[in-house]
Amino acid sequence: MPDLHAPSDGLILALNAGSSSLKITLFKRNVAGSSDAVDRVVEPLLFSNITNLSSPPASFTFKFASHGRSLEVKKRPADIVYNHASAFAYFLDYLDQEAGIDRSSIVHVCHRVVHGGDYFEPVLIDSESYHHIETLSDLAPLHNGAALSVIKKCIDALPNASLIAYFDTSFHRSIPLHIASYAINTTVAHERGLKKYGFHGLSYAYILSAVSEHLERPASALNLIVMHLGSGASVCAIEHGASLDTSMGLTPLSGLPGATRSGAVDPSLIFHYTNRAGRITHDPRQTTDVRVTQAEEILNMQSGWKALAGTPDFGEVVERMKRVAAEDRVAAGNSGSDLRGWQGEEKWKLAFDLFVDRICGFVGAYYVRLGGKVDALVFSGGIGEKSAEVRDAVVSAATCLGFGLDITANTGIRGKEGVVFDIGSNKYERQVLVCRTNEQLEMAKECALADKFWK
Ligand SMILES: Nc1ncnc2c1ncn2[C@@H]1O[C@H](COP(=O)(O)OP(=O)(O)O)[C@@H](O)[C@H]1O
Ligand SMILES: CC(=O)OP(=O)(O)O
Ligand SMILES: [Mg+2]
Repeated sequence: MPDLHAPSDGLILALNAGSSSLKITLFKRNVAGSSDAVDRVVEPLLFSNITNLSSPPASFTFKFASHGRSLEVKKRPADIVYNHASAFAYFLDYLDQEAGIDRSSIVHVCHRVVHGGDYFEPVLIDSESYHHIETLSDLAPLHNGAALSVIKKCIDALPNASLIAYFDTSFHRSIPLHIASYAINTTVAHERGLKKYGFHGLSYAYILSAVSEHLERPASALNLIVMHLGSGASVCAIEHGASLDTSMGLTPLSGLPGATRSGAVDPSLIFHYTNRAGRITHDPRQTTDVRVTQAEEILNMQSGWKALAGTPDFGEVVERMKRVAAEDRVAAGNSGSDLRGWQGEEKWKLAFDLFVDRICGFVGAYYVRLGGKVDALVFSGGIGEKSAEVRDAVVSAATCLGFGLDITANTGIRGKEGVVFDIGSNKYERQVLVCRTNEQLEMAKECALADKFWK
């Protein structure tokens, strides 16, 4: 059991309800003044990840952070974990029964809430803010309802803790009006809040500070193109340390495709796809009432890799594509191991090439947006952090912009400890980095530093 008796103001539980996962970290807040480094204001005690929520059976992992503790549990709780609420209930049971941790020592619970609308600051969850998040659920059908279902469980299971919502949208409040606006009737747009909000903001905030520390330059001096490539994927142009543009929009559907999301399509496509586009349906995975149209369900839940390749798991897309390529090479009498010569027009390759194409479109556009002044191209998110193949393909396409890979560094980061890694070739002028993002840590740091939550 971790040292819960070390000097601390209390424990912070950070919960990240992503579209395919629930990521959980329990932190200890170090006593004020015990350290002047912002990074040490909190210290992780344990991690738990429940993944594959969009493609059951789910996987559960649990491990203590301390090096002295070797406990790492992996399970496939097939029947009892099928959405975010049941995933959280499973975690709590595990915490009580197997890990022997007293839940009453948790004083704050930080919830990642993807859509915050016009809420930019973290808020304590009360009936007003709960209702605000609920009204935005239709604009983030894979996320807000899932976060609310976890919040509901917390209200019952951790009655003495205060619950705080942290919004993905906050980071993007700096996007200028002409970039955030759609070319539609401005009165309707204003009345209904129809504009680009942008998402993955907690991740971008974390990456910005991690890269700033790595490059030893203030965040406000940095221009970056950051790719958060996970079950949901987006790109962000950061200018002087602030979001200038991002690929997601009013909802997390726009921009890049994802595990079950189409990404940007011609808006008229949906009326040619189905003549029931406007009919209301319900998101079957939610325990709260999220109302979406059939069009939204098709584009959010039945598209992306799942539609193109039959699996929402991009790791499987890459593996299957490489296997087909290897078989093709053998058939052609070529046993070379150069992965750049992929053959075979299989569905895996289509999904991979399509993703790389869309990413490159944003990299090119944001390079121009930033006037060519780009300090680094940064990969993150489950795919960005783990797929050397995606990084290789994107950076190869961006050679004309002055980016190049160190092939050994690109494949060598797997299993290495650390947060930010240089994978760029020194033959090219610009930096290419991988950053292991950490939305839970971003929330916990913010929480620990906000005096108003500790009075
Ligand atoms: N080695 C890998 N190569 C490519 N993709 C991977 C690899 N490992 C995991 N992934 C993908 O990462 C995605 C999950 O990313 P993550 O950012 O953790 O998701 P979430 O959006 O739920 O937070 C999944 O689609 C998974 O398939
Ligand atoms: C906003 C979003 O798509 O988040 P995630 O990638 O965690 O699903
Ligand atoms: Mg995520």
